[in-house]
Amino acid sequence: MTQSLTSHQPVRSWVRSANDHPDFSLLNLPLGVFRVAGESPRGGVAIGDSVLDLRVAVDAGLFVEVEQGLAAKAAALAAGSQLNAFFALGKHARVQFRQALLALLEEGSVYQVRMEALGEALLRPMSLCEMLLPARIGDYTDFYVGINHAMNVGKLFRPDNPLLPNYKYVPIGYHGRASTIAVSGATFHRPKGQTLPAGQTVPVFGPSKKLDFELELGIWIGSGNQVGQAIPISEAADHIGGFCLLNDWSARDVQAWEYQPLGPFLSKSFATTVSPWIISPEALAPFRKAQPSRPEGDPEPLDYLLDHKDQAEGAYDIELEVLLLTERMAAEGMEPEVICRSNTLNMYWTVAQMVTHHSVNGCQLQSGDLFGSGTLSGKEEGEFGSLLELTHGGKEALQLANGERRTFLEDGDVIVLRARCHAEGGGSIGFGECRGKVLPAC
Ligand SMILES: O=C(O)/C=C/C(=O)CC(=O)CC(=O)O
Ligand SMILES: [Ca+2]
Ligand SMILES: [Mg+2]
Repeated sequence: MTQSLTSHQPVRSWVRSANDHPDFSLLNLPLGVFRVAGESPRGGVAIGDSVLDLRVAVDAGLFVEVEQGLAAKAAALAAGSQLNAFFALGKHARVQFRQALLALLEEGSVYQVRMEALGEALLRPMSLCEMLLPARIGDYTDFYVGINHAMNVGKLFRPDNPLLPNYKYVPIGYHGRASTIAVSGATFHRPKGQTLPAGQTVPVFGPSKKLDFELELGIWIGSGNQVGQAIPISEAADHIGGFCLLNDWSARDVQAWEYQPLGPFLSKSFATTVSPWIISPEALAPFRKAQPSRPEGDPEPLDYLLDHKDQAEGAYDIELEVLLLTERMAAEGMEPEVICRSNTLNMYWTVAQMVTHHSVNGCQLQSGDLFGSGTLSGKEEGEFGSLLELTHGGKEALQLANGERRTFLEDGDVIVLRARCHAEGGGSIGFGECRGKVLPAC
């Protein structure tokens, strides 16, 4: 039986926990890869307190029944243990897959009785699901489009010349390390490296003393491009596969010594943490905004980076938070403490501009590649997306509610990133957590 699919957005689901869920209502439907003990990894969709098991849904023939175009093919690929092939299908198939999910899960769906009969085999309790990295990440590039961060860090590293003259022409980035990207919940050991003690000319080797986090938006590449074929700015948004949160852990003392002239190297390659759910561009569409205008006197982007549609709706209004949980707080049963609130509107370049710039020289982007936005700090105290900024270079310690103080991260510290968008007519969507813990150097 084929149900006619419309582009309307139902709000209520027969999955009760989804209704009014702040993160995973029908408005969201993010895709991830999970494992339940004793079973193979597979794709799933977050819905309320459950994960819709796509392998079970596909095997039950549900997507064939609601079939519209590519939805069943997309569902079969999304059920796999890595989502690269799903990403490669591109935007059109993803939109049809989303429409099919809505038809299956909306209140009054003709599929409700059959789906309910599958019980917890189909709707897995989220608390039993271990989330995994959703794709094989071929390449990871970290941008620097948070202009407030660029300015703040620039002042600390280069007081005379905080924002270099290329910043307002080039979406600056560096090639990160894909091999050490881990999913939320990961731990990592404090990195060791070379640092230059104050007033010295010869470096020492040892554990970093200035370990930091960075609050970033992660961007998954959907369909890629052929080597040599740049992605025009007017098509760039169609190459975005989805979004997550990303923590680009950084050893500031290693960074300060190593970064000239080629940029960050070992100061950032030891660990990067991402949130597990891929938030689709369709779910984020209601939260698109005009790109904030450039301050008076700033140059226009060069033509290849300028598109009127992108300027009109290429920015996103996503509220961001960073929380810290120290070992002592955890032992005392305390909740993590918010140490930063910011927003993705602090990006100087749009995601489409990042995609186009990355490919303009013919560089190939592949499905499942990952971008970091760069650290998304606001302008005010309390809105800074790294400890380097929150503590003014380590000079003014953060005072925590339980009396502890932090300049940089200590062993046992946990950093949690969160993000949420609030819809105008009520309702919200959330990204889920990006959580990581610092272990002692080994
Ligand atoms: O040299 C600088 O000004 C700083 C560079 C970085 O910290 C690189 C980075 O990760 C950029 C970012 O997250 O915004
Ligand atoms: Ca970064
Ligand atoms: Mg990193």
